[in-house]
Amino acid sequence: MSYRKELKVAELAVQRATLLTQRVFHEKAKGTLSKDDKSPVTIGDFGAQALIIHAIRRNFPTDEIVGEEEASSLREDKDLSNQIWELVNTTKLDDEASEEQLGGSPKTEREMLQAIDAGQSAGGRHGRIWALDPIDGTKGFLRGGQYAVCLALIVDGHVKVGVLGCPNLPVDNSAPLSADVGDKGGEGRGVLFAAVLGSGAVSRPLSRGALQDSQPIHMREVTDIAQATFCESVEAGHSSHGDQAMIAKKLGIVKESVRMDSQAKYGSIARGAGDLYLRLPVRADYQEKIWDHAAGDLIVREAGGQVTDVEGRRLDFSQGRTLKENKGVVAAPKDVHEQVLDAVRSVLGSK
Ligand SMILES: Nc1ncnc2c1ncn2[C@@H]1O[C@H](COP(=O)(O)O)[C@@H](O)[C@H]1OP(=O)(O)O
Ligand SMILES: [Mg+2]
Repeated sequence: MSYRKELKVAELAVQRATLLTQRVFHEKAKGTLSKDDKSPVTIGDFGAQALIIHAIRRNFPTDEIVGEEEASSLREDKDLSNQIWELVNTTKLDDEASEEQLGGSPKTEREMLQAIDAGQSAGGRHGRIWALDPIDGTKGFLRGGQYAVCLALIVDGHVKVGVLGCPNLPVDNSAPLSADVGDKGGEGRGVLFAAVLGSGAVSRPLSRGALQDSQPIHMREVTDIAQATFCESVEAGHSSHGDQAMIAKKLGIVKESVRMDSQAKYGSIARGAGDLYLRLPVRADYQEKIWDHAAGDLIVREAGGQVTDVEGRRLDFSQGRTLKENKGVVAAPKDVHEQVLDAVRSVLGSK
């Protein structure tokens, strides 16, 4: 199957939802919103989820959806719900044909709440399941850094389509790796990564809808592992910085890791801006969520990488809403993945 329609709908839906989150992000940057207020991220999260789920339901009415959010808290907070509706109702793509392809957007606040609530699938081994993280990297969003809008289609447990909207990464695939967002919303930022299983991975500017703007992306060839660049979480609670440093040392890597939030890390290594991404469990009981990895996993593999957990198992998206059969993540170019995994095993095994 080519998944052409799924890819097109996913790209446009992510593009439109990212636009909504950017509107909130810029409001926040202008200082219109209070610094400690957590509501910007809540508004962006719910709004993006509503727009994406609406598009999926219009185009693929029998598919299931695993979305991070649900609307019960919104039904109790009329004010918040109104603010989100205002945004959802006014965020459109520039060209009408694309809006039409998405099946328009929710017509009423009630329809918006219904869309938000349609992401409650339990996931699993069978059928077509979309995994959606409307704002991945909420901490990054709040600190004015990197975040991503993430959508993937999983069929019978395997990721077939993956799309990442990264509004604060440079468009240029050869730009040096940095979590810096530059002048917020300035020219040259905002990239969309996409992949279909077996068809390779691409990137294109988020601001333009045309498929002809897509460029194939590839991981960088690493001939000397000591020269590789690591990406890691900003949050030490999400991935152990201490273990990461020991693994780097074991591989002879002296360059400091670049820390950034969200699945922007998967996109960055897929286009060769960095090389390696590790997620090293901090708490033994944490189960990674499928929406935090599905799109990134496919994009990296289609760009010439391998993605496993810290024990070398492929990520298993057939286990429900979480990756309960996996621990952590090791993403690297295919040729050096085993070497990196050996270093990970040796450091984690000796603890
Ligand atoms: N203890 C944890 N270990 C790993 N990931 C976590 C942990 N707690 C939260 N997360 C998730 O990490 C993701 C962000 O990762 P990163 O650090 O790479 O930006 C978020 O989706 C967040 O989920 P949540 O949104 O439910 O808090
Ligand atoms: Mg997330």
